[in-house]
Amino acid sequence: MSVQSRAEEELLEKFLDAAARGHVPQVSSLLSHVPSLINQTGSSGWTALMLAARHGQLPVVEELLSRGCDKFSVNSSSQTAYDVSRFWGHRHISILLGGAEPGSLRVLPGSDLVPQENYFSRETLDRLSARRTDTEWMEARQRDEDSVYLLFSSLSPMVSCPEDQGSEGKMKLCRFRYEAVRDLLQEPATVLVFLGVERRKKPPSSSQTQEAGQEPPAWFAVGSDEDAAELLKRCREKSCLFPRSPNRDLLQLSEDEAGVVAQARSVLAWHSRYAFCATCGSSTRPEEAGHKRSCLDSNCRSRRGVHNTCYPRVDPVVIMLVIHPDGNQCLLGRKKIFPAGMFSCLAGFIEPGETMEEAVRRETEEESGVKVGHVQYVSSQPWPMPSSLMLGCLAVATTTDIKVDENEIEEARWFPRQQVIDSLFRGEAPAFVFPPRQTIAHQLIRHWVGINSNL
Ligand SMILES: NC(=O)c1ccc[n+]([C@@H]2O[C@H](COP(=O)([O-])OP(=O)(O)OC[C@H]3O[C@@H](n4cnc5c(N)ncnc54)[C@H](O)[C@@H]3O)[C@@H](O)[C@H]2O)c1
Ligand SMILES: [Mg+2]
Ligand SMILES: [Mg+2]
Ligand SMILES: [Mg+2]
Ligand SMILES: [Zn+2]
Repeated sequence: MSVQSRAEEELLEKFLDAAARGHVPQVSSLLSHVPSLINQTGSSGWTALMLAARHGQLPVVEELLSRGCDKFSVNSSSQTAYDVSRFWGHRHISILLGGAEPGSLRVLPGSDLVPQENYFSRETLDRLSARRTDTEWMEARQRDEDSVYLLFSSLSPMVSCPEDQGSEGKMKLCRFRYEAVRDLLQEPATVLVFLGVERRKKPPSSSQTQEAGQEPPAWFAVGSDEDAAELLKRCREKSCLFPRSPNRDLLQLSEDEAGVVAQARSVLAWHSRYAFCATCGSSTRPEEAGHKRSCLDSNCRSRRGVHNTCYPRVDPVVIMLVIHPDGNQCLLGRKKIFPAGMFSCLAGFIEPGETMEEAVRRETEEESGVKVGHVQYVSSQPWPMPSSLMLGCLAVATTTDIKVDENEIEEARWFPRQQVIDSLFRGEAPAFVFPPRQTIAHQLIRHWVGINSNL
């Protein structure tokens, strides 16, 4: 070994040691002299970020991130620094690296994992379901000048989309005041849905001059059958539009607005499909601030007792990442309609009288021929296309031969863990394309990659 490379190696080990010990001044000074140290791995195959994450050195992690280190590089066991911090229980670091919010308590076994928040899941409004039958309160909220109205045409919300569109979160919901939609609310075909009131960031303190009983702004969704071009005239901004392809376009909203749209779109879709009573075929009309439809025939059976035909429907769907019995491969499939190269988790509607676990086993076997044993629930996602609830699971295969159901799936394959990691984090000529990060399929795959068996 040359004198120079030995000196370089010693410098690297000194740097990694400083990161592991939490010595921020030494880490910064070495990086100022030799910036290339930042992503280098030492004899253990670990970077400074991984070592800092292993030993809970939060200030070093912050310093490395501020200098732009690569948080996605993996060690020889395919773990990122995030995985390492999670495994060793350094929650502040895993929150920083994983971008999730703090707050989960160690109440249930296994609840030390950072809870997954999926797109379309964020609840920014308090639904106040008990208020839906309080017509006086509801009418006052409708006329309140602070109330927010969202306009929908053919189940698409009106959004503004500035010139530099394309980047996520740039698409914004157009918000209207009562005066701007007042005439529309008189139209017989208009459907109004109360979505909830804004959640207060913190409870008003007694010292605040908050008027007693003052309510936070209420939000409503308005479904209109007026011509879309006419509706757009209500907006002063030129860049407003109704997205044509909800499956793709609604993924451009911020997390906050996506959560509101998930509720609004599913309820409006239900109204548009249940104009007639499922029991007797008579017309129905909206009630309870848009959360119920009642049959207009007073003799109808649906008017006696409680019937689920009168309430918005939700369709449960299982979505599963099936793991090979060797623990190091996962099963992904592609439908013909997917973009080129994209593979995703298998999924399917739960059938009546079926458990979530059985639906995972049945759909996996139907679609791929693979048999599944153990099933573990991970997280869920409302999917307003129009009203699915995705129940995300990991499942362990007991057989490995693949025989696809060609009606539904074009191809299914076992993908090695390393190939998944490379496609997810490296991005250059990936073996396959992931579904977008807003899908629970994407999040399930990430979740599996982050599980450690061999740290
Ligand atoms: N967010 C995500 O990551 C993600 C990923 C995959 C699928 N999905 C959603 O999950 C849904 C179900 O997945 P799938 O299509 O593979 O299901 P699937 O495998 O059960 O096959 C769909 C077929 O099931 C039948 N079906 C049974 N119940 C149905 C119901 N309530 N509504 C409509 N069709 C019903 C229809 O014949 C339909 O063609 C899809 O519609 C899709 O929107 C979401
Ligand atoms: Mg399916
Ligand atoms: Mg099915
Ligand atoms: Mg199926
Ligand atoms: Zn009826």
